[in-house]
Amino acid sequence: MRIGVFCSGGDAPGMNACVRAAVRCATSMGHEVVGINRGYQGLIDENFYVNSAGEPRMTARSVSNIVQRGGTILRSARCPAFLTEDGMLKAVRNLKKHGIDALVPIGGNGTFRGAAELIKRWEGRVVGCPGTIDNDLLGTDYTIGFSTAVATGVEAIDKLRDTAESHQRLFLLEVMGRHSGFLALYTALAGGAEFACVPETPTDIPGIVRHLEQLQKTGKKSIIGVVAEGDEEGGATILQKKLDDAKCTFSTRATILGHIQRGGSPTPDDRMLATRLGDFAVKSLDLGATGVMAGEINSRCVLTPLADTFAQHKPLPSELIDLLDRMSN
Ligand SMILES: Nc1ncnc2c1ncn2[C@@H]1O[C@H](COP(=O)(O)OP(=O)(O)OP(=O)(O)O)[C@@H](O)[C@H]1O
Ligand SMILES: O=P(O)(O)OC[C@H]1O[C@](O)(CO)[C@@H](O)[C@@H]1O
Repeated sequence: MRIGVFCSGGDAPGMNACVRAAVRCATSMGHEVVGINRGYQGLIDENFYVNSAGEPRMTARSVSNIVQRGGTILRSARCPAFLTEDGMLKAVRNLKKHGIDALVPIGGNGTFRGAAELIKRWEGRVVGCPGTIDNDLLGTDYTIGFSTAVATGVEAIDKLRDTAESHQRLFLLEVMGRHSGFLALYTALAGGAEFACVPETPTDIPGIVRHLEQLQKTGKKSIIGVVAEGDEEGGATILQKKLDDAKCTFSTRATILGHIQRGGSPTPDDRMLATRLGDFAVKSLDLGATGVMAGEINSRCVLTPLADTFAQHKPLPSELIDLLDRMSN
C-alpha cells in the first residue's frame, strides 16, 4: 500500500511520535508512506513531505530524532476549504492522482468528521489516531497530547501556588477546552486545586464564594481554581469579576495559560500512547480495516467506527468530580 499520513486540527504533543510509529510500522511491513503537510489543506494543495533524497516519500530516517519533539514535522492546519464539496473532491482527485491507497489522519473530532465524509467519496482505507489535547474523543481512554497538556497545567499551578500562598490570594488558572472539561478537571486534581469550573457542570458562583469562606475559616491561606476556557460562566477574567462582585473574601488574580499547553516535549505517557496507536493504525490498515479510529481502552488497542468517536459528548468521570470536592475541604 501507499499510505498517506497527516496531522490536522490543533497540534498536540506526541503527534511526532505517532507519525514516527506509523512510518516505521509501514516501512517495516514493506508499505510506502507519503507525508501530507498541513492536514486536509496539504491534500488539496498537493503539499507533500520531501525526504533528504528529494522524493515525496517518508522513510524510517525521515522520522529520526522526533519522538521527543512537540509540534509536528508535518505541520497542521484547520482547513475551511475541506468543509466544501469542491474542496473534498479536489482532495479525492489528489489521492487518486498520487496513488494513495490508505490514510492515517492524526487529529481530533473535526478531523474524524472530515475523514468520515472523505470515505463516502473515496474507496481508500482510513484508520485515524486521536491527537488532541482536549481528550474529547470517545473510543479511547486518553488522546495523544492530553497527558503533556495536563503536566503543563500542573507545572503552572505549582508556580502560582507559591505566589498565591505568599499573598494569601485566589488564582484562577484558565486552561484550554472550549467544549470539554477534561483538561481543567485533571489539571485541578493533579495540581491540588480547590475547585474547577467546567462546561459540563453548572458553575455556582455564590456556592464557590461560600465554600472559600469556609476554607478561609479553617486556615486556608491560598486558593487555586482551574477554569476551562469554555465554562458557561466565562473564562478566568470574567470569572474573576463575577467572584469580586459576589464579595469573594480572597483577593483574586487570573492567569490564562493558552497555547502554552499545546507545546513542549511530550510526556512518556504521550509518547507510549502515540507509538502504540500509530503502529496499531498501520497494522489495522494492513489487515483491511477502514472507517475507524485506533484508540486505547483499559491498556488495550481497539478500533472504533469514526462516527462513534464524535457522535456524543465524552462525559467527564463523575467520580473524579466528586474526588475533587472531597480533596478541597
Ligand atoms: N464536518 C466536517 N466535514 C468535513 N471536514 C471537516 C468537518 N469538521 C472538520 N473538518 C475538517 O477537519 C479539520 C480539523 O478539524 P478541527 O479544526 O475541528 O480540529 P480537530 O480535529 O477537532 O482538532 P482539535 O481537537 O485539536 O481542535 C477542519 O479544519 C476541517 O478541514
Ligand atoms: O489554536 P486555535 O485554532 O486557536 O484553537 C484553540 C482550540 O484548540 C484546542 O487547543 C484543541 O482543540 C482547544 O482546546 C482550543 O479551544
